[in-house]
Amino acid sequence: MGLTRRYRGAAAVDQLDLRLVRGEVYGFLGPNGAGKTTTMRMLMGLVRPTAGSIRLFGRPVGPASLSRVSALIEAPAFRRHLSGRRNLQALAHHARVPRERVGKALDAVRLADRADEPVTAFSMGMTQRLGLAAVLLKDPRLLILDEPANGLDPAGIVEMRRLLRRLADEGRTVLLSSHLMGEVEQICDRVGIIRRGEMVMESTVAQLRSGGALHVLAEPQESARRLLAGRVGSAAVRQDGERLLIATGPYRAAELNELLIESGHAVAELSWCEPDLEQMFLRLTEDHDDP
Ligand SMILES: Nc1ncnc2c1ncn2[C@@H]1O[C@H](COP(=O)(O)OP(=O)(O)OP(=O)(O)O)[C@@H](O)[C@H]1O
Repeated sequence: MGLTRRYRGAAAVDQLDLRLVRGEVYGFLGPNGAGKTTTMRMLMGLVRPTAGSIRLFGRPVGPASLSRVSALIEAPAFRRHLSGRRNLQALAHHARVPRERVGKALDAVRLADRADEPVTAFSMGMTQRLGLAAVLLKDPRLLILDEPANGLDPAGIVEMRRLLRRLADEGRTVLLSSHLMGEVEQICDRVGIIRRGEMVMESTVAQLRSGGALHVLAEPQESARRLLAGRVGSAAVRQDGERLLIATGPYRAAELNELLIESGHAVAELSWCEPDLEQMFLRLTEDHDDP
């Protein structure tokens, strides 16, 4: 709560409030330099907040609460001449985790069949998956992943999405950062958008998606506007140039079309438009101060 971190007087993270719900995948979204990594490092106790407080599972950040948290914040440093499996075994030994977890973690990221090759032979995506396997060794309740989709090809991204969903369905909580709305929208239950260290919007993905509209081009325009406002409520009707944007679900298209035609209007267009979440993200994170 009120989490703040300053570097030489400038706030990298500014009065941030972030609450995670058990079993959710939360997307922490922001452009480069917005403060995502700094926030994650504070959650892991790697960076000390300048102000504000953090509680993990109801406790302050410390060895007890952190024992249930696993993070992938920077590119994982593996010993590249050793195999993927040997690397994980070394990490498991270091973290005092039973050795059997190595096989389970490799299975979870579908790397078991290549795990005995040296990491030098791994593609970037495989190394990323090995990083995720390392995160799973501890059997964490909270996973903190900084840009986990970086370097993955489209198939790898789909696979990671499934894996994260499965982990959340098992009751684990996942906090992941990204600078791509498209990615977050597909993986996450909730999204928080951060700009210059401040949270500018937080919402469920379902709510964001419901922000689409029916686009109507009908003549005569003013009469069509009044008629539609009478049916769906004037707050749901907005003029956008020649078009009317009706904030309602696509399922009402047929009903509104019939209403317009039966009352003698000419309908040139009536179509459902999904909300442009990428545009919304860009608008929210635009740097107004830049020339
Ligand atoms: N150790 C540090 N010393 C000084 N400034 C820092 C330090 N770490 C981060 N910053 C500054 O804090 C701000 C936020 O950086 P941060 O890495 O948290 O952003 P980010 O959202 O993770 O960005 P990216 O998507 O590029 O990783 C940036 O302006 C950065 O220059």
